[in-house]
Amino acid sequence: MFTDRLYESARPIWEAYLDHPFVKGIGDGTLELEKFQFFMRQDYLYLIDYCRVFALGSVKAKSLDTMTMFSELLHSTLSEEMELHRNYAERIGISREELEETKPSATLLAYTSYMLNKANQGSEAEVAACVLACTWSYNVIGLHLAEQNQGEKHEFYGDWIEMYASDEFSELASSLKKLINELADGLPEREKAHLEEIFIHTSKLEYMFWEMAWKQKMWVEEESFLNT
Ligand SMILES: Cc1ncc(CN)c(N)n1
Repeated sequence: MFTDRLYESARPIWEAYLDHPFVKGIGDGTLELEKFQFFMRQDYLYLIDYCRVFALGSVKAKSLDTMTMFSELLHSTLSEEMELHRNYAERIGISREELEETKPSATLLAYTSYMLNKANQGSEAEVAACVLACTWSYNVIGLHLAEQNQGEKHEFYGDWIEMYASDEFSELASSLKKLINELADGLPEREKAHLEEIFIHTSKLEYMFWEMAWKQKMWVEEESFLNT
């Protein structure tokens, strides 16, 4: 299957997610709240543009089934995944307005601009390739952390793990994988390689997003006028 090829070509990056201190810190509950807060605020902005990419998928869909799938992903991100962020924000004293007013980091802008550019220029297959690493990798991470915790729910980070390990989220990841396998079937090698390149780029950007959150990096690492 095409998704096996994609996984193999991004395997070292995906293995590094599970080893990343930010991901491990969510898993064992040791992650500093300040880092998580930084992450959630950047991630909320990320999800707004991610929803726009799903909307482009619906526009470009060639069948009603594909249109429905993209619109389901859009709806569940807006109403369930972003609700997780709103709930966490409330628990740590950040209002909904403050969440939306977060200033974007360089990594966030690089990631969302890349996805929106590829999705705007490409076909439904390119749109699916843009969002595949995001949905699939969070599901892999969520399931890995849930398995490590063996059903014991951490009082703060437990909701995050539960969301990405849930049956509903696993189904979204599976339906995207199924779609890309169907769309890649019969494509010439040049076009498959292009989808693979998008998958590798977005996989790398996912890793950079964990790094950005761990270092709370806006533009440069040091205190600087660029970070305001
Ligand atoms: C950066 C990022 N990538 C993926 C996801 C999972 N939708 C997310 N919330 N944030």
